[in-house]
Amino acid sequence: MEGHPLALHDVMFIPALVAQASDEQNKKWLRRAQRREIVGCYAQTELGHGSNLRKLETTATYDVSTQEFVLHTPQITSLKWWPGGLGKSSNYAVVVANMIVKEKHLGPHSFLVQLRDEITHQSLKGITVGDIGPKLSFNAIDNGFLGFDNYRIPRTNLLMRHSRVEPDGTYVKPPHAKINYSAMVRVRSHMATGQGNFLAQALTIAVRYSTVRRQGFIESGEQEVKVLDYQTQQHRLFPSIAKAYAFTFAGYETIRLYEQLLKEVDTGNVSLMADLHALTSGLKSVVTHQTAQGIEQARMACGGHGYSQASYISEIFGVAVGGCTYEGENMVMLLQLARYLVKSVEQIKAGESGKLGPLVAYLAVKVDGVDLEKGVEEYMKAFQHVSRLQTWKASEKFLKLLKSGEKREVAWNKSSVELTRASRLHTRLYIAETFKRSVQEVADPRLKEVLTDLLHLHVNYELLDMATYALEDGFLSSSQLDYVRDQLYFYLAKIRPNAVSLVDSWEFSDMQLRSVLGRRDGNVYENLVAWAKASPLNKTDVLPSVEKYLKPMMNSKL
Ligand SMILES: CC/C=C\C/C=C\C/C=C\C/C=C\CCCCC(=O)SCCNC(=O)CCNC(=O)[C@H](O)C(C)(C)COP(=O)(O)OP(=O)(O)OC[C@H]1O[C@@H](n2cnc3c(N)ncnc32)[C@H](O)[C@@H]1OP(=O)(O)O
Ligand SMILES: Cc1cc2nc3c(=O)[nH]c(=O)nc-3n(C[C@H](O)[C@H](O)[C@H](O)COP(=O)(O)OP(=O)(O)OC[C@H]3O[C@@H](n4cnc5c(N)ncnc54)[C@H](O)[C@@H]3O)c2cc1C
Repeated sequence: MEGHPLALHDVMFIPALVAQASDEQNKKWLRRAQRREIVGCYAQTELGHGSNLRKLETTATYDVSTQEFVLHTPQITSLKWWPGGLGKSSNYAVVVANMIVKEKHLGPHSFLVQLRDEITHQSLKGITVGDIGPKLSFNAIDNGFLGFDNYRIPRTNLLMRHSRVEPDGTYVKPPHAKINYSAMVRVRSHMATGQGNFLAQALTIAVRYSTVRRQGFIESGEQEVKVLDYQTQQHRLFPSIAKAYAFTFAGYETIRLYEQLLKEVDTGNVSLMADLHALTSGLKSVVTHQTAQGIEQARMACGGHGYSQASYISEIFGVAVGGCTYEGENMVMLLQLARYLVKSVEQIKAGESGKLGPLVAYLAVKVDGVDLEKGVEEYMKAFQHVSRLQTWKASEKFLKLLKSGEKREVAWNKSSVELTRASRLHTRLYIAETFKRSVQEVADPRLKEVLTDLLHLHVNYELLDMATYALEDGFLSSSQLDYVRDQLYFYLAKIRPNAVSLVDSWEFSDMQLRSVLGRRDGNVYENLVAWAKASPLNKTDVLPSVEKYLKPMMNSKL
């Protein structure tokens, strides 16, 4: 859970080679990387810039006389900073640097760079490398810094699957300007399942513990109740169980789309890139944010013991919440999706609705109202309505500011909170749609019934959560919202008997969870005592600090 020094080798270094190195280059490098003869990382972010990639300061200048690139970090803010596995473990890196050929700045490109000697592991001349120090979490990963002092690499170390520099310095452009960002798109495509998994771990702990913990009464005179029987506890946990499933289903779809993209790009078809970039930008932002919220609720649902490291939930939170920042800061990524949504609105306004992709086609179709009692399809229409409403509102605000003479960037900034709201609603619609489709495809009728209950819980919870949007233009009435609330409470109670099975079905072992509270056997109290007794402070009855500090203080006559 705390991460692994080789995580980035598998998650980004190898995928970057697969997606961006030519077949010829990969004959040399990929097999060695897969056999872990070389260990790599993905070095893009710098001390001064992470979000704004166009302003990366590390340069790779082509020297035609030697057919080499010269890598250089001209100032302190140009140092690579943050890459996982860079500090101590990696001897190679995929380095993203601004490429300069014949004095022309050609933007960020990826290079394979050797950092350390393959035998001694010592850093090579011209390279400064080290660890950036302790972090909120993920402390088993050596996130690092890296500087280059006019460090030379062969021309052929530019990853050349999509763009090339010929020996004479002729530049061959890629089929899509952002194709070098594919390693990021890959991780974003995988993040919904990864985050769903973090949320699932925290929920497994909280739900299991909530059936062990007894506190208070629902009806007087009875035995104290399991805290999971309180409606508030169910409301805290069960919608997140639904989300963990929903995120996993959405993630399966984006992983499949990424694989499809890779194949299509190899045949020169880059049409999926913009769609997948927009989709995964929104999805990673919503999923990481809601996962962090869900994990924190799971911790609080365990009361005081949730705050102990014995729960292990704080560690899960620390790791998961990193996802809000890495692979694109969430606001920045929501604004990427917003660009796509605004463009879609502009297309509709220009009478080109027919050209809209399937995920945004709903933006052109107005619905007057819904009959929620008819079922999940009507909820989908309601989600479409609020997303459409907010997308149009935010877009109109931006376009009006533009028309009034504001510069594009200023108009964008002044509309950005509204735009991020639109992106979130659009993404939540996508999550609900994929959840619905995935449940419809389940063959086993008993499994389908339980998942359908979760789906119903999800759509009612979500609609209530975004109710202000739906009430704003009178699309939903307050009596319809009362119906949604009643449905929500109905499904909380219906799910209660299956709650433990739902979390057990994720099949985390005790070793994976590392939680005293979430033990499969439920022996929480004995093990909490054993865990406390094993604390380093309990190794001796009297600590050395007693002689050193406490006694002089207690015996002082002052
Ligand atoms: C497999 C993983 C599994 C699970 C994960 C779960 C567990 C985790 C376990 C271990 C992992 C641990 C740590 C994770 C590692 C984290 C690694 C990193 O963080 S790597 C660094 C990531 N950095 C970023 O994400 C930077 C964010 N910034 C950007 O992406 C860009 O700067 C930008 C904001 C997109 C802007 O780019 P740029 O300035 O170049 O763009 P322009 O403004 O010029 O043009 C915008 C134009 O381009 C389109 N576009 C941008 N990006 C893409 C893309 N990737 N694909 C397609 N199109 C793209 C954009 O839509 C605009 O188009 P337009 O509107 O103009 O048509
Ligand atoms: C755990 C972890 C692992 C990482 N691993 C790697 C790795 O392996 N390789 C690697 O290269 N990098 C890695 N990173 C770096 C990470 O990708 C960046 O930190 C991330 O992309 C955010 O960029 P930033 O730090 O520049 O944030 P900033 O952009 O400085 O963000 C600061 C604030 O400014 C806001 N902001 C910035 N730009 C805009 C804008 N245009 N509009 C509106 N608001 C804006 C943000 O929303 C945020 O609130 C890692 C980071 C972490 C935390």
